[in-house]
Amino acid sequence: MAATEAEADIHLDGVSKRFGDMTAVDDLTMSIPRGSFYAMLGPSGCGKTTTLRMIGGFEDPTAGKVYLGGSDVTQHPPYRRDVNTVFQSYALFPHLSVEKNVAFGLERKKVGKAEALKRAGEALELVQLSHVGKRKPAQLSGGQQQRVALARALVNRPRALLLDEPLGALDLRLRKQLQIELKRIQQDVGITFVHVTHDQEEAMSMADTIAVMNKGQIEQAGSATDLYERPRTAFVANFLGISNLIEAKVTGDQRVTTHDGAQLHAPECAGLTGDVRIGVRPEKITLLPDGEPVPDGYNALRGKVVVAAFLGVSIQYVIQAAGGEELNVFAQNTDGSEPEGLAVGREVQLVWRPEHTFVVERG
Ligand SMILES: Nc1ncnc2c1ncn2[C@@H]1O[C@H](COP(=O)(O)OP(=O)(O)OP(=O)(O)O)[C@@H](O)[C@H]1O
Repeated sequence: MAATEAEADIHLDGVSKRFGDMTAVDDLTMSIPRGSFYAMLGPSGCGKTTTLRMIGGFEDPTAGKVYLGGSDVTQHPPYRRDVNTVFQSYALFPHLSVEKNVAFGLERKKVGKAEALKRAGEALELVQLSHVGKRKPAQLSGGQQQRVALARALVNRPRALLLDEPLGALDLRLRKQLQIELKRIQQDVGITFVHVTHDQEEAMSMADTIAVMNKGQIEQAGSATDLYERPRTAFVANFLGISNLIEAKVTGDQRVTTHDGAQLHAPECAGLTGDVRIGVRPEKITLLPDGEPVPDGYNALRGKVVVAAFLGVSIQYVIQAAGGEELNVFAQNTDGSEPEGLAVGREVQLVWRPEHTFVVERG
């Protein structure tokens, strides 16, 4: 293994999982650094849970190897892997008190009763639930129950915590609250968290690294900013927010020409030739009424306003570009009235800085 792989807390090497004819995970190689908050993000059925289950030992890979802390654990059952999993359903014991639920795993591992309760108390403190240790799970809210499940998973101080949509059963408000909470806990305990979710906002708000999965493979992994500002595939661009994709041809160094003949500066196209698809995020575009001068050095496309939707602080425009694509633009609603030159039906110019142009397909 390369040095970075040896340092990785969790490393998958060419891992595949097939169920009959169905390939759920397809030759996946990934390294998760120690102490990081790593989110696996993707649509339903892309293989996130199966990947997590193979890290936890609940599923055997059809091919490939799983390493924890540099050791090959591919053949190890779950209980011999130094990781714990938190599931969407909390699975707490209803007849045991909260602190006994948390201490349960330790007592089974032959940690003395007093020591187990002390450690359970510390784990409950970490999730800010010290005051409910004597209650039964049914006397807690859903969010509190999930925090107890978290305390239970942290109590034996695993190398890593695997979280499978742990907030999926909670309502939106609680989910937002617990996202911040989870991030804080991860920073406090400093262990690796691997978090499976299909919610891009959830992944972006918590993770140091996000791996976007599609059809059993990782399409792209990086920080939230990386993925948002420089998505490398149309799938990633569309999965993380709204993107505008435009067909173009490379016609010079860092220069592309769109179908309607507009010449754009695209620094990311350096060294590329042929057909490409470039993109720009809606909030990076400014709309100018037809005929207004384009600032020096900006890219510009022509289009016509199809929809102008007032959303309070912002206005969302849909523009039919001269090249045929429908493009979204988010503009600040500064004076509270519809700018006359940008009304529905008007010819407009879409302008943006060249460095906000990304490329999703290379010719
Ligand atoms: N035990 C199994 N037997 C057969 N097929 C399975 C099994 N487990 C998963 N699959 C299939 O493998 C694919 C990947 O499933 P997986 O649960 O890993 O996806 P996911 O990205 O976690 O989706 P979700 O967000 O819906 O849980 C799916 O098509 C699923 O139907």
